Amino acid sequence: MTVIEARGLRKEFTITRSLGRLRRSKRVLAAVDGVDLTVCEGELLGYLGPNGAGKSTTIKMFTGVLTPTSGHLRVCGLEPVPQRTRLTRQIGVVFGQRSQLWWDLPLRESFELARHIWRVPAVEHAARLRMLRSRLDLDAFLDTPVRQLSLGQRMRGDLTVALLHAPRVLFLDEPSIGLDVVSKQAVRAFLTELRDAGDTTVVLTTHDLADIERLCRRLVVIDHGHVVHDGTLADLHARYGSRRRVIVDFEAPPTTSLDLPGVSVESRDGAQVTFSIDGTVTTAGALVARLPELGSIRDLTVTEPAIEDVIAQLYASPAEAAPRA
Ligand SMILES: Nc1ncnc2c1ncn2[C@@H]1O[C@H](COP(=O)(O)OP(=O)(O)OP(=O)(O)O)[C@@H](O)[C@H]1O
Repeated sequence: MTVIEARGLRKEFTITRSLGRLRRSKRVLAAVDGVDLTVCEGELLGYLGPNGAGKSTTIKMFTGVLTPTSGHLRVCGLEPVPQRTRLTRQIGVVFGQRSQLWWDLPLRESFELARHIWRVPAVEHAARLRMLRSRLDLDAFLDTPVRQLSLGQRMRGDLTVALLHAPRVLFLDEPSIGLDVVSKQAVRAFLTELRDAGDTTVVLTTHDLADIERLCRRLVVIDHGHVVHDGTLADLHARYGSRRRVIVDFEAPPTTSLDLPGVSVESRDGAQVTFSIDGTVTTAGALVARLPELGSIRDLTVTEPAIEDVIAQLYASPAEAAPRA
């Protein structure tokens, strides 16, 4: 079932610049420029792009904060701005840089207030809070005022508030920003569980490449307001010809070479040889099976293509609309 449907979605801003005391210039900027996107129930979608690409503007339209200039948009079957009151019951929103918790109240009170705002029946609320308390490990700081919480604790509180009314879609904007390694892992583990449970659709906006790699089966990349990639991370690697590497330490420098289609020698350093593999032609297994022809092996490592490299290539390419992979 489709939960988000955008066709030709566009948002323009008029930028006014002062050219002296009396003169002003006006320029129209299309922050989102014809985005087509369909998100199905239970998907966890990574929505990425370089700074200023149009991510926040899209999310603001999805959540009913900004009115699109043109295009078709439905979230949970609703038109976000005119039907915002109904929409807010169906969505949860977490901004990594802006907490929605009540600053002066103990965390527990924020959850109670959220229950009243969403008019969640007490029994249902208690059951959901119990589940979230245990999955997000909240008990140690439930009675601490929000202003005294660490960033990681506050993020766990924010996730709880956003999910207490059992929204169909959760929008997460940079949830791991500023978190230490342990807190990031805790948030990531929770989101993995949420994804695998399959009953909440998640739209994750992030610059954190580890989050993208571990969580997102589908990536939508936006640049200059256009979708430039819509598919899996593997599709992205294939598009940029990313290669796996096999680094082999032989007992002695090999004196012969291998003739295997899709495999090339990237570098040699004494008895160490680094092979690069074109995954569309062959596999690391096929190479490893032939390696004894070159000599006895002391050690062997297979490295995956780095996500940093492929995302950097994508951001560096001129923006052009890519077909859905
Ligand atoms: N209210 C506004 N008025 C004018 N221009 C705006 C407004 N909001 C955003 N923009 C411009 O629209 C473009 C897209 O901005 P947006 O915040 O959506 O990017 P983003 O992808 O979320 O970036 P970041 O990763 O830095 O958060 C930018 O050029 C930005 O300057």
